Amino acid sequence: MEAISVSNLSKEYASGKKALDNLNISVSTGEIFSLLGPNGAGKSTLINILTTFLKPTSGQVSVLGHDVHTEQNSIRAHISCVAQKVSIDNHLSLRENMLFQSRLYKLDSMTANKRMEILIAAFGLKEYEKHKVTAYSGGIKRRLDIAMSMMSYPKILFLDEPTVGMDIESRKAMWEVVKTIKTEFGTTVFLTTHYLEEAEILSDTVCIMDNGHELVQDTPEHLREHTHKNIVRIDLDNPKRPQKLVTQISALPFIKGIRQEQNTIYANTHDAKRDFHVLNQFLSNNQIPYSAIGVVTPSLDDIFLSLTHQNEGGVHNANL
Ligand SMILES: Nc1ncnc2c1ncn2[C@@H]1O[C@H](COP(=O)(O)OP(=O)(O)OP(=O)(O)O)[C@@H](O)[C@H]1O
Repeated sequence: MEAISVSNLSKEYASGKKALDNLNISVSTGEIFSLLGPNGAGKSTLINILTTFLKPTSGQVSVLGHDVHTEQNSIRAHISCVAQKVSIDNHLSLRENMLFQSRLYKLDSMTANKRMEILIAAFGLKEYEKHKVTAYSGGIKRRLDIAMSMMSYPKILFLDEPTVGMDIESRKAMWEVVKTIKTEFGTTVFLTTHYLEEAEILSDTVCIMDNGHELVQDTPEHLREHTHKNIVRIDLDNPKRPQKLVTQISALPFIKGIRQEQNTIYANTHDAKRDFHVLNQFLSNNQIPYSAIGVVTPSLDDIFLSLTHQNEGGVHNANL
């Protein structure tokens, strides 16, 4: 069953900016759905429409079977949205924050207390109860914020960049929380992220969008097949001028695109098995020292770059 269905959705702001342009997506009940896209792709606009804060200009949007144009209250009753800015009250304790939230949802005290205990346990928050909320790290504050949003037991939880700015340990802890929301609470999770690794690890479905419309929507596994394993990876031995080398390799006729991460080059070729030998020869002929060369499965980064033509994280001349 579909939790969210979006057909031919467009949104034009009063300024004339078309933030969404004939967008189509489908989110299944109970899945973790990740929305990826460069800045300005239209992700926030889409979330604001799905959570009924913004009206579409045209198109059909249904959330839990309810129309966003006409059944906003029915939708709001069954969704929660966690924004990037945490909404906890530093003057209240962990439990007080959760109970305060339950009052907004008009839960009776028995239900509220029961849910609070379940969520504290499920989200690993027990050990933080004795500390002041002001002393919490950003990661724990965010975990509490999500626990508060879960007090209503929403059918869909929207998470806007849940791990932005976190260190890797906190990010991993958050991934466990998101998985728990799906497995233990059966909640559909719709999240936006800039971390491709996060989308790959967490998602049942990934949607990459740019310029207001979807470029691709599929499972991470299928998305990787999309580029047909035509990536050759070269690990260089401390190159003196990696940029020059990247330019040289890019100029080879069979190279469709190239991406560089520190001492590693990822080259997208027409036929990796054949072109791998030519590249190997090229490196030898030019006496370029390298420690390894091989054909690799493309990562979600490669696919993202290939589709959006973005330059991110030390990536050069991405046109994979
Ligand atoms: N209220 C507004 N009025 C006019 N244009 C807007 C408004 N809000 C967003 N936009 C524009 O619409 C486009 C999509 O913006 P949106 O915030 O939805 O993108 P995004 O994918 O969420 O970007 P980011 O990752 O940077 O948050 C951008 O060009 C943005 O400048």
